[in-house]
Amino acid sequence: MKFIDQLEARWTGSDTMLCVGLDPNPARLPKTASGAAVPVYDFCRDIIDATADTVCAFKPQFAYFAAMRELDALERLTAYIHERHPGIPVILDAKRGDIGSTARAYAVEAFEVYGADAVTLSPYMGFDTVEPYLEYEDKGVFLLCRTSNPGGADIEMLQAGERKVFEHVAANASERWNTNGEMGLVVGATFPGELAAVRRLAPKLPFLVPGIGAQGGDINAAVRAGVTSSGWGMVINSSRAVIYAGNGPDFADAARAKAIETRDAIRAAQASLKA
Ligand SMILES: O=C(O)c1cc(=O)[nH]c(=O)n1[C@@H]1O[C@H](COP(=O)(O)O)[C@@H](O)[C@H]1O
Repeated sequence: MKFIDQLEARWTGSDTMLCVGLDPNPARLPKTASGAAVPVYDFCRDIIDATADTVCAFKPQFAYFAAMRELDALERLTAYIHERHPGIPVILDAKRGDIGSTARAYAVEAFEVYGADAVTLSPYMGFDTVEPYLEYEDKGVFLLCRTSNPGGADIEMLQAGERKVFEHVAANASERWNTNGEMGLVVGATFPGELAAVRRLAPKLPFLVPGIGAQGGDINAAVRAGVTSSGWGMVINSSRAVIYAGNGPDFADAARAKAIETRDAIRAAQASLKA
């Protein structure tokens, strides 16, 4: 099944635009009753099981697993999601970007080794660095467009001809670069004005929207700025606020409660637009 079809089925079928980000950090892993840190695989698996019915996607962040030498856990977790929670797409947040021949190896890594359904990419080396991923017809790519971090403005907001850099990325992704119909954009919830500008340039593309929760982005403003005319179109990510909602043996219950609260806040924002 195509990535975009999976996403749409989750949006409308499960009534959720929440994405839970899996960013396991050794300093923040919860403790078991005996005081030992919960192993990374078990931690993520329990978060996945506790939140699966609340999400439209999971987004593991590659660097956290790599930094802990836990790439085997990443591979097993992606397989686990597909097996136990079929229909929930996995977006591998790897932010790759390299010349075509190397990009081809990164695409194999993301889609064949880790079994991801979509991957985040940097577009700044140009279309030939994105093309190898598009050869995978059923897989999605999210290009960094207007990122959630303060320094995102350093390059993305520069004027380049009649448009800013991030607007060029949005227009290209919406038009000539979207050759397999599976392209999306990363647009932070922290800049709702630019989120709205990107939506005008890319009316139909799915947006991966990080920046709510720990980064303080406003859910109502983001939903208002980012939904498509059909009222969906967003994969709104929260990582730390959900996965570290608790730090004891009940961490999965705490994560579930936070995920439900966040999903419901997103639903309420969508409903207020229809009212
Ligand atoms: O591509 C991303 O996922 C991403 C893009 C961006 O502009 N900002 C951003 O925070 N992210 C990622 O989204 C997650 C945000 O985590 P929290 O701030 O804990 O919700 C992290 O995994 C970031 O690497």
